[in-house]
Amino acid sequence: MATHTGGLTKTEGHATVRIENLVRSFGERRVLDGLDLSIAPGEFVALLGRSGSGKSTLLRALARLDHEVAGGGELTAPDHVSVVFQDARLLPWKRLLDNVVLGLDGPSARERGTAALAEVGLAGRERAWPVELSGGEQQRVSLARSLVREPQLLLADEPFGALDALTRIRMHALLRRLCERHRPAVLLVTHDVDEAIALADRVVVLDRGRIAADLPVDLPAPRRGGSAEYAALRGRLLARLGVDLVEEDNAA
Ligand SMILES: Nc1ncnc2c1ncn2[C@@H]1O[C@H](COP(=O)(O)OP(=O)(O)OP(=O)(O)O)[C@@H](O)[C@H]1O
Repeated sequence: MATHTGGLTKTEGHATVRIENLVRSFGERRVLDGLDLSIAPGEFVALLGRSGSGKSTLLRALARLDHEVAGGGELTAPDHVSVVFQDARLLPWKRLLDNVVLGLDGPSARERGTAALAEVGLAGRERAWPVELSGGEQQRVSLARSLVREPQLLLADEPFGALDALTRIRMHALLRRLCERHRPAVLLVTHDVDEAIALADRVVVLDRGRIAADLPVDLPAPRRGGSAEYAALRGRLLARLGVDLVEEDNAA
């Protein structure tokens, strides 16, 4: 496990992610301003925040994709990190299995890739081309490509944001199943409060560069919108995001 301290690296850690006093700035603007966050092994955390609040900036810091960004603080993240983006980012000139195992070594790589494609519901499609797939299927391949690497940390930046509502519900169920089986720690960036509640063990809200709310999701599965507890949690999260449900109802 690598710890980055103001650009230095040292080894240590119990939590999968430990962030202390993280600062990231673009010019004069401090997007992350002394942010603290820990994620335990196997824990699923959803990250909400208004547009421009710095969610992707935090994710990029965790993925070590922000070397050119000014900042400081302590950030501990595991060596094995996978990232899933809103677009699947498959290589169009490679077949599905080749996309999944890209960069993997070892004699069992293709076998594991084939098993990963089966896990996401694409058994038998190893030789298909990305262009032959729907958007939802492409995201399934992207999940297979991430999980075949058995990451300790899965970072997901609005992975279902471009999908239709029905496909998104199926992808939620798939992601939950995959996470129960592989048990990575997860940080899921989303704009969707219901998606956060449906999937996460904990929901955190980013505001003015820091974690402004950190709420456990103690609701039984399947988490449906009907219960009073669900509505209360949803209301608290929306309030943290600056949406007052009573005011919105009165305005309608
Ligand atoms: N490379 C960059 N150069 C300059 N400013 C940047 C850069 N990347 C991000 N920013 C700024 O930092 C702020 C946070 O951006 P970020 O993408 O992290 O927000 P976000 O919460 O993920 O937003 P959204 O929900 O709209 O995707 C924004 O004001 C953005 O314009």
